[in-house]
Amino acid sequence: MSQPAPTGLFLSFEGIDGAGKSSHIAGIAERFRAAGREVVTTREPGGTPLAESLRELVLHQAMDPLTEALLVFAARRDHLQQCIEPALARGAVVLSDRYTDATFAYQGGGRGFDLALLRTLEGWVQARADAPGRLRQPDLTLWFDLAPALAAERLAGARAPDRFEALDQAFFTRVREGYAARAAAEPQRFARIEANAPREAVAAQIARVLDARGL
Ligand SMILES: Nc1ncnc2c1ncn2[C@@H]1O[C@H](COP(=O)(O)OP(=O)(O)O)[C@@H](O)[C@H]1O
Ligand SMILES: Cc1cn([C@H]2C[C@H](O)[C@@H](COP(=O)(O)OP(=O)(O)O)O2)c(=O)[nH]c1=O
Repeated sequence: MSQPAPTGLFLSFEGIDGAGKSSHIAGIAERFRAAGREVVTTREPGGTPLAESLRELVLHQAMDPLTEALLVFAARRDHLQQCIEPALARGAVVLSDRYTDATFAYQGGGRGFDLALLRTLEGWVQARADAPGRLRQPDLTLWFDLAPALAAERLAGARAPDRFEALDQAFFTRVREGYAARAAAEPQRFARIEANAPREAVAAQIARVLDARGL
């Protein structure tokens, strides 16, 4: 008898720059490893050699909004094909520091780029070979929500700003609204994490979300 296909799990981590998401990914990876799961931690833009090269361009080169949108989706396509889909097919847990919601929040909300065009690109790039008509979306998205002024305070002096981190609070207010719109459209996929809390309190919220979903 053939074995049933293993069930992978895809989690994404989202929020404005400085919200604190990267600080928690290692701990979540440890939780799944302790439960005996293979864990793949990755990020967007990036996660493969090609996508990491595109990341360098997107974060550091001036370009027009359509070029920016095409490059983040090109990086995502390679990331899906080379990394995410094979990992899920093996039954691994994939933890991705950002995914498509970031495009809708940053390029859509922040830059004001046409959402219909982003949805078209999402449909092309994330079409699933194993499930015709369906898109590859995370099983769960942890949205670290923090007021832009607080995120800016956290980032001040923490690291050299890239093209996005150098933008003003009005930009991040629009990015935050972009995330809020995605969360409202898919409430079952999103879990909002109140990121204006000490690290341990944020970790406890994440643990409650994962416990509640049996993860
Ligand atoms: N709960 C928290 N309270 C205060 N500072 C935090 C908290 N979580 C993270 N930080 C700090 O804020 C900055 C941004 O955190 P990071 O995890 O890199 O955010 P992101 O990945 O969302 O951009 C870092 O300097 C980090 O040490
Ligand atoms: C995935 C993605 C990221 N971004 C932006 C958001 C971030 O400012 C930046 C990189 O994200 P991130 O990895 O969070 O940066 P850092 O390593 O500095 O914490 O790219 C987009 O604009 N669109 C996208 O589709």
